[in-house]
Amino acid sequence: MVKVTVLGAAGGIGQPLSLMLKLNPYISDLALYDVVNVYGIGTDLSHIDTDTRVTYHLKSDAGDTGLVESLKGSDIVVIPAGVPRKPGMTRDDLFQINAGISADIASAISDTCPDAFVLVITNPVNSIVPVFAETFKKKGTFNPRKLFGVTTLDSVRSNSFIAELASHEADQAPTSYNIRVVGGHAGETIVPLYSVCAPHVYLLEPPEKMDELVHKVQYAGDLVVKAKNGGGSATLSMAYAGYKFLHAVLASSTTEQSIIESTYIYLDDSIPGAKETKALVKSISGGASLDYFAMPVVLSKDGVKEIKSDILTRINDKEKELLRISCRKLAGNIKTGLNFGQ
Ligand SMILES: NC(=O)C1=CN([C@@H]2O[C@H](COP(=O)(O)OP(=O)(O)OC[C@H]3O[C@@H](n4cnc5c(N)ncnc54)[C@H](O)[C@@H]3O)[C@@H](O)[C@H]2O)C=CC1
Ligand SMILES: O=C([O-])CC(=O)C(=O)O
Repeated sequence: MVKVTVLGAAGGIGQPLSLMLKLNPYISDLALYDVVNVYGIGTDLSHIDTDTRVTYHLKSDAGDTGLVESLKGSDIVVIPAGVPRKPGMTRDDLFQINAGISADIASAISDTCPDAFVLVITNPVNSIVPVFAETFKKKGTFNPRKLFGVTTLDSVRSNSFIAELASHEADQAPTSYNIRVVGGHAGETIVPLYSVCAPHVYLLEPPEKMDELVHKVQYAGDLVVKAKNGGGSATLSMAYAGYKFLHAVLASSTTEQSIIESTYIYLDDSIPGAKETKALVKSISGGASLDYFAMPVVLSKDGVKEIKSDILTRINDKEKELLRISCRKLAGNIKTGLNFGQ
């Protein structure tokens, strides 16, 4: 029996994500919440003849019983609630409005299902995850092992884009790649680690081709925003990525499997690999002290079991340079979230 709650379920990401969750036989209850249109989406989904029970909840009164009902007994809460970008905007431009929404949501989660896994999709992820953490800390419910910024789309894109460029047929399947991405989820904070992947990736020659590939991964969100021309940002690929990450959390929490996924987390000293990660980030970046960072982590039923810090000992000089740039930007993004949260 697993209950999943989607907050922002009527949106561009929320709808296809909810559809995929309705098809998952391991999810017994799916609760949909939004401030608009959720009755229609919920009614529609509830007609699908899979066993997952669907409930839907609209923002209600001042105490928002709709939100509370959607969260009651939830094991996993996934959050694509908030506003997306339009052309000409950065993710940071979304901060003020999305931080307010996120703080309210975090507070309701603390009060209603404090032990749930919390998967944050809302942008800017680099700053919004600290807003969640600070709200949980104030309420005394912060569990750093169970709060995740969803950065899976960066890995998904890294896999797709390298496959498109492969010259040998055998290397042209995106599913044959598993590229780890570290840092954050915005422009230069996104650092795909092509040099240390298993299975091994043959780096493109000349090196400028590799630079172009990395740039495409870092700015892939902008490509979608531009192509949608005012119609929002990535929704379908994000719904897929959100589902992929949620599935990993679900599988690792309901079985003994240890699954590794990259995700943006608080580097709490109690988590094996956190101190090592902070020390490596500090030495590579030339002194940055970052408490939040996207890293490959081992997932378990209790959340993050270990951070795979060793990956940072194997990266090449180019990736070290990318990491230095990432850390400078990330420090500011984290501060923005902390200032709001505190
Ligand atoms: N982490 C990532 O890799 C990605 C993150 N995103 C972010 O995901 C967020 C959602 O994007 P879309 O689904 O395209 O936007 P959307 O506007 O289509 O949907 C957002 C939904 O959130 C709802 N909402 C607004 N305030 C709410 C509240 N207080 N409580 C519950 N629901 C609320 C809206 O009514 C709407 O249905 C954006 O911030 C976007 O930037 C988008 C793509 C990738
Ligand atoms: O670019 C955006 O605003 C949405 C997003 O995070 C992405 O597509 O990576």
